[in-house]
Amino acid sequence: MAERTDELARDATWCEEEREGDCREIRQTAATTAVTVRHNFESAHRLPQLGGKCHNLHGHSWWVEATVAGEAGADGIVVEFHDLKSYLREWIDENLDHGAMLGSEDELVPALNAANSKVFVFGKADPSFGLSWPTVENVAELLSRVTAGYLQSRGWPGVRVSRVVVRETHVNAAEVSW
Ligand SMILES: Nc1nc2c(c(=O)[nH]1)N=C([C@H](O)[C@H](O)COP(=O)(O)OP(=O)(O)OP(=O)(O)O)CN2
Repeated sequence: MAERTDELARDATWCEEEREGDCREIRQTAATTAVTVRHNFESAHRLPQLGGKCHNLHGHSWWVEATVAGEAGADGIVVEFHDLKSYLREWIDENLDHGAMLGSEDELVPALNAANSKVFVFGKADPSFGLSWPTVENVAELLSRVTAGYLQSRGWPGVRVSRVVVRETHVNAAEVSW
């Protein structure tokens, strides 16, 4: 990625020094295109560290918007929509949908596990390592890591996660962006 940024910076400098006509082609090859997919899932969470009503186990209809950016290839695409969506949907449906998201220190974790009820525990292991509680911010960070893992596994050259937005209600959202 660092190499690519350097390349763009070199192109920009070159552009400033050359005639307008020569620059047009360079600008086109340096263009970045962003591609966005959406998915939703139903999940409970609770944030006992915040106190108040967030202490209660409660559910939301979550919406995720994942944006990846890069240069479109010779086939005219940055990443294939269906491929990206299938990967994200499968991961979300398997790990989060119709389950509960809890922090690793949450005393409800053993109880839900004992009841064989689906629970995704934040903060213990990849891809949520270091994200202690299932806040909207941390769900957005988690899903950006999942999206980054997808790009890595597919080996799309020069494509990166540029933005992930997660909404837990119509009025509450968090965004991570680069
Ligand atoms: N920065 C964050 N603040 C809060 C989060 C969070 O994830 N990040 N989460 C909560 C609670 O979990 C709760 O679900 C939302 O709280 P709140 O907006 O206060 O509750 P309502 O959805 O009922 O909001 P109204 O607009 O008043 O209906 C709290 N804070």
